[in-house]
Amino acid sequence: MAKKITKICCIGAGYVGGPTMAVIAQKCPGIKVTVVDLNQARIEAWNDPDTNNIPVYEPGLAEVVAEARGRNLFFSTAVDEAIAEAEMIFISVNTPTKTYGTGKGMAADLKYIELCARQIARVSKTDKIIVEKSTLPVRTAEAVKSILQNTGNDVQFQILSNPEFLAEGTAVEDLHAPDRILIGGDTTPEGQDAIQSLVDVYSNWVPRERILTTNLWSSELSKLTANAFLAQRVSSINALSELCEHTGADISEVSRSIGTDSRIGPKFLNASVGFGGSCFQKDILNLVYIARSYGLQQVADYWEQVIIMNDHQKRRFGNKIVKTLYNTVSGKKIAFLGWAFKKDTNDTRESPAIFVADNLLNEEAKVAVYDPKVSEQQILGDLNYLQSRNEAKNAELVTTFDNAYECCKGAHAIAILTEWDEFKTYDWEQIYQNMTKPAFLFDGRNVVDKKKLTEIGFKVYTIGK
Ligand SMILES: NC(=O)c1ccc[n+]([C@@H]2O[C@H](COP(=O)([O-])OP(=O)(O)OC[C@H]3O[C@@H](n4cnc5c(N)ncnc54)[C@H](O)[C@@H]3O)[C@@H](O)[C@H]2O)c1
Ligand SMILES: O=c1ccn([C@@H]2O[C@H](COP(=O)(O)OP(=O)(O)O[C@H]3O[C@H](CO)[C@@H](O)[C@H](O)[C@H]3O)[C@@H](O)[C@H]2O)c(=O)[nH]1
Repeated sequence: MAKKITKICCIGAGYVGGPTMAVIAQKCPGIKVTVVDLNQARIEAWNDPDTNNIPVYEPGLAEVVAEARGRNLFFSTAVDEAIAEAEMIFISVNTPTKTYGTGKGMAADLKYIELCARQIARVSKTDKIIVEKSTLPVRTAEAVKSILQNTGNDVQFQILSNPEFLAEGTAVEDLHAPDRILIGGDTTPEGQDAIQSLVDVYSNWVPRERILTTNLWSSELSKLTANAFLAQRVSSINALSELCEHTGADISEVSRSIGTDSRIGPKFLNASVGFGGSCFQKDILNLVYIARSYGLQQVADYWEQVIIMNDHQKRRFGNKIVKTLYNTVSGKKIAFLGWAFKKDTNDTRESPAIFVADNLLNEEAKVAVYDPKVSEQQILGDLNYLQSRNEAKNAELVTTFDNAYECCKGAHAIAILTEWDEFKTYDWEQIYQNMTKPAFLFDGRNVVDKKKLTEIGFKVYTIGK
């Protein structure tokens, strides 16, 4: 018999744990959902009386949190208590690329997952369903199971894999109406019961035919595969954008032409300065590492090319700026519009803006940044993390603005790094008047009207055109 879930705990109150649990709580008022994290500042921000100050910016999220928080949604640092009382525990901690030891720069670092499993094993006194929400290498559930089943007490654990497919910037929309929910579990009767318990949670708002169930390993691998396919599309279109620039073809026209083939489809064909975000690169590197560890060199090399192409795209955008500005940007103000890795998020992880800025700072440019949702502290932190130069130098060369018009004043060039909608509505005439001439604009996201801006006087470079 599938157990009816009334208490859920989620370990990890980040970009996935926060929004997913907020929506579960919103849609399942009969379930008490407690989201826990070791990071006290983050929990305090989730509990801020003004839901506009919650730590994750996502359209519509503040409203969902306002509806459920304090009713059946709670944020807390009391990890042990929340684990002890829950019937179902989601593990939603970060699984970054390893920065040390074997697999450095490639494999997923599973230390936080293991810590969670050990903590659950230590604290649990009643049977529990453990749900892997984090993105994990295929066969991780085996390790989690091994830790949990060797606890020395007779608590029964079932492990499920339930990867998250939300994209940042549309998280609430994606969670409200997902293309599919994927649940992997053991093929034993107990495993099937656990799957059913989680199906019952999602069935509160997701049509049953959209809930797919598989074995554990298919579910774990499907998450890496989905991201690899999506990133591959971006690298494919970006590869062709460079060919367009040499042949007179226009990448937007090429995208539209191929996207109308129903087998290809129109989505995810926007040429850009490169993909960013915390997932694509990390998950593909992990996939490449797993393939290599099974001796599958051709498989590994195939997928690695997606990353190689992306690095090339980011590098060539920065190089284009330097080359166009008469081969030197030393001492020149370059205004960055956008720092987040995509619009409608305050997340900057692996944002192409960081790498383009780093490239230009190596050339001694003065980088001015405006992003509607990213703070100065975050921008400098992202650059300092690269350790390309000392922190004082970054602080000297980088200035941030809370107004795009001020940011662009006196600049030799503007670089658009994020496709924020507001950039389309600017008074470009006014911006042009206040820039150093010739005024260059490098559109890394195909957001501005090239023809109109060229008429104003800008020298415009757009990717793939
Ligand atoms: N960001 C996305 O859009 C997205 C989408 C789908 C899947 N994922 C996957 O979900 C997972 C989480 O990603 P994220 O972006 O939410 O990460 P995140 O860094 O925003 O959040 C993770 C949180 O876990 C906390 N944490 C780590 N170890 C802990 C422990 N032992 N106990 C309590 N808290 C702990 C951290 O303090 C942090 O707040 C990753 O595996 C990621 O690949 C992310
Ligand atoms: O046509 C496109 C589409 C996307 N991008 C870029 O690709 C990156 C990733 O975008 P997106 O996939 O929309 O955002 P993420 O939040 O990274 O979401 C991806 O990664 C998540 C974490 O695993 C998954 O859950 C999602 O399904 C998957 O889309 C961003 O820099 C985008 O600007 C392009 O350059 N061109």
